[in-house]
Amino acid sequence: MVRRPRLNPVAAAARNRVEDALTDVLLPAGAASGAAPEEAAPLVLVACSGGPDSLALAAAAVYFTKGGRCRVGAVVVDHGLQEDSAAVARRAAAQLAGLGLSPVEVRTVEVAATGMGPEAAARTARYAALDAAARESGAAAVLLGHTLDDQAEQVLLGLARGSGTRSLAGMPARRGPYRRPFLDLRRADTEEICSFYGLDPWHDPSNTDPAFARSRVRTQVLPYLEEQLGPGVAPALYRSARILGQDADYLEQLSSEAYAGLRAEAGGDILLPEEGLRTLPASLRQRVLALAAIEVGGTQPSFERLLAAETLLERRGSAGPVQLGGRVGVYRQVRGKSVLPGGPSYGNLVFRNNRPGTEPPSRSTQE
Ligand SMILES: Nc1ncnc2c1ncn2[C@@H]1O[C@H](COP(=O)(O)OP(=O)(O)OP(=O)(O)O)[C@@H](O)[C@H]1O
Repeated sequence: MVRRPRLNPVAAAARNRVEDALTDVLLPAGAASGAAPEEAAPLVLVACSGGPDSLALAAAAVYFTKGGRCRVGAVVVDHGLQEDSAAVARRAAAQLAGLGLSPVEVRTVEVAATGMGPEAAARTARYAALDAAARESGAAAVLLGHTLDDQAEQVLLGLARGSGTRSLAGMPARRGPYRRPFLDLRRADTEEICSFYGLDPWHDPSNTDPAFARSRVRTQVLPYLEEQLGPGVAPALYRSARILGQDADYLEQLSSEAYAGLRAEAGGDILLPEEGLRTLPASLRQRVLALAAIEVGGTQPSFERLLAAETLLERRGSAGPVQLGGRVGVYRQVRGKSVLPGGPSYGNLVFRNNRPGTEPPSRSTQE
């Protein structure tokens, strides 16, 4: 009797992660065998750099083409930032085709020289290419190879910037067509999976280039923390991200509901009655203020700008504007007065996009 080689336990765990991430996409085992035409199976794309994480992901995902549960293709984005990038992309594509992924496509992108820095510009160009590939192929899901170590790095970088709950929650396991099945696997696991399948991953030199903050976190900060505090630091950061992610989801849901209950529109402005705002806890109030700023066309205001906007609630007369970014200002506008002599006035916070040609709220409403 021929004994089949046993599946490496880490490779088996990787397969399980992919199956969990694709439960809504995969056809039931056996359902598609025989009669169903191959095209009926949903297409899953693996976004693959040729690095160990996404190559291991491709190896785990391709298993689910068995029995026609899905088709698995890949997109390799060539950012053209390194001299040998075209050769790296070709080599990745060849390994993916060798694993049985089909179709395998290399997309070459132009990384725009903007003020956002080379890493961020490359990321923007990469996701634009992945979005287009998913749209054009009708893919049901796009898999990304981020690991627990990537998540821990993301959380540390967020802490170093003084970020709030949403940002410290790190990368989501799922957003739109994107899924990250390996978020609870270690980078060492993906290396092991690659050697199990005989793959030869590319090691991106920019991952260890000390010019990038992320590289310094990866090569110096996290190893130092693990040496000083114990090897559980990265899993602990990943755990914090999950806890904060749940909290962020809940707070965002509550603040959307509170916002819907408070908001009114007048001539392109958004009005929020201050009595309603005052009764909200700060964490909801600041989110509600941010939602109003975004609805009139602004960007997410910083924590400091939101604190400044909240001070308008302590004022008695008309006040403002407090600038919230993206040309959006917020004013306090008096709406009415207490019948008691010397009693408080009631007001609205008015959010206005100060596009050229628009005026601040009329002075006639001021006390
Ligand atoms: N050039 C690329 N083409 C396609 N997908 C990419 C590319 N670069 C990154 N990705 C996707 O984004 C994920 C995260 O990439 P990043 O470079 O941040 O991390 P990494 O840990 O070095 O991953 P990898 O080992 O797969 O290179 C990758 O696992 C892959 O799914």
